[in-house]
Amino acid sequence: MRSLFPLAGKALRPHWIVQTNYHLRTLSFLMVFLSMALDRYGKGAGAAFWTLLFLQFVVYPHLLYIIACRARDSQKAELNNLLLDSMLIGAWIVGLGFALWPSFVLFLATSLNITINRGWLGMRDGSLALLCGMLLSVSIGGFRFTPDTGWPATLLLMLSLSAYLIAIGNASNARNLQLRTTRESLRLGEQALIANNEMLQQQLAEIKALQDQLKEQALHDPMTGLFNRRYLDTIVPHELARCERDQIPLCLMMLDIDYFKKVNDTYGHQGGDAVLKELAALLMASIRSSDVACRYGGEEFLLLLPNMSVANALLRGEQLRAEFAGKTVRFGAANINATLSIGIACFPGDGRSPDELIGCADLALYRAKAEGRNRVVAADVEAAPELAAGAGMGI
Ligand SMILES: Nc1nc2c(ncn2[C@@H]2O[C@H](COP(=O)(O)OP(=O)(O)OP(=O)(O)O)[C@@H](O)[C@H]2O)c(=O)[nH]1
Repeated sequence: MRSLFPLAGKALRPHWIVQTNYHLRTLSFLMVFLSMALDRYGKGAGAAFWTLLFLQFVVYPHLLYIIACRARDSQKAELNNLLLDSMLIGAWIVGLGFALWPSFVLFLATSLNITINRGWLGMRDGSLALLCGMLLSVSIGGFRFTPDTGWPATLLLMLSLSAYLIAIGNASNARNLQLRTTRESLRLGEQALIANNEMLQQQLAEIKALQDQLKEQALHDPMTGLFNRRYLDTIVPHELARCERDQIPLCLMMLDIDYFKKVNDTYGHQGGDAVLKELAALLMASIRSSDVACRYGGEEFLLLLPNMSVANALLRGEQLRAEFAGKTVRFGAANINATLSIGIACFPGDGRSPDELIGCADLALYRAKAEGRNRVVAADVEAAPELAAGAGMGI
């Protein structure tokens, strides 16, 4: 059997209002068609009447559906269709000679539909359109008043109206259910989104913590906890630039444990590690907040001392040397003693670039080793007598 709604849901996907109205309009107009046909059959209605009746109440709903589907904005097109409904119903009310039951049913159905879809303003516009249709019909066909309709047609019209109202109620209910389902799925979607967002925030926090940890690890020596050479390479140029800008000195102190290979050979690598950790702890305890202590290589350490003169650096180096020499590192049952050699180079006297300064500090350290180890040597040889004399500089 062919469907009453041959075009429903085909090809184009119109707004749901178009789809609902297509069903309602097709059904209700068909019922009106049958009622009017029942009423007018055998009463001498001409071919023009039957053609118009068929076009209006059977073909017209499908035409409107096609128009709405093809429109760029199907919802807007359907709302305009409702006005066309009103105008044509106005024309039919006049054309049917104000037949009471058909007029009542047609007027109520179109007014109800336009109010549901467009509210009070729609009702106002619909009434105006209805009036226009009536005037147009009067101007073309003149005015007649034949209010009576036979009881079978009236009964069918009553049934039609009832069916139409029930269909509208059902459509509203379906819409309500759909809205409730949509709202529920939106609520669930929102909850899932919130949960995902919280998870994402947590993951981001974990990633951030891991990044911080990685950054920390990338810049520190894992065994001693001091900064590593990579950090030194980035901080020395900055500190040099700052000291140059502020016109203050900066000293580099390079420290190397004497005969460390022998320590390793005697107490093992772990014994050597214990000595390295002890020296790192000593350096950490002795530096100011502005100083940077770094493990430069295997058993080589470097202190970056901003705003410190050569003389003060020599005094500080001497203190460190003496303190380390007096320390005994306990490793198991063994007591390990070691000494330090220290080389010092200072900005601006010994160099202005990181490479120059590190090179000079290294050279001074080499001299400290060459001169017998367990001593402090400045790259600027003339600074040493100053130290011997105390030079009146506090640390
Ligand atoms: N225990 C330990 N030893 C290390 C580490 N890194 C380097 N070394 C050792 O440090 C020693 C350095 O030896 P050398 O460069 O010959 O110098 P030295 O024996 O200290 O002699 P001088 O520097 O000339 O006084 C080597 O034996 C390395 O294996 C480390 O992390 N732990």
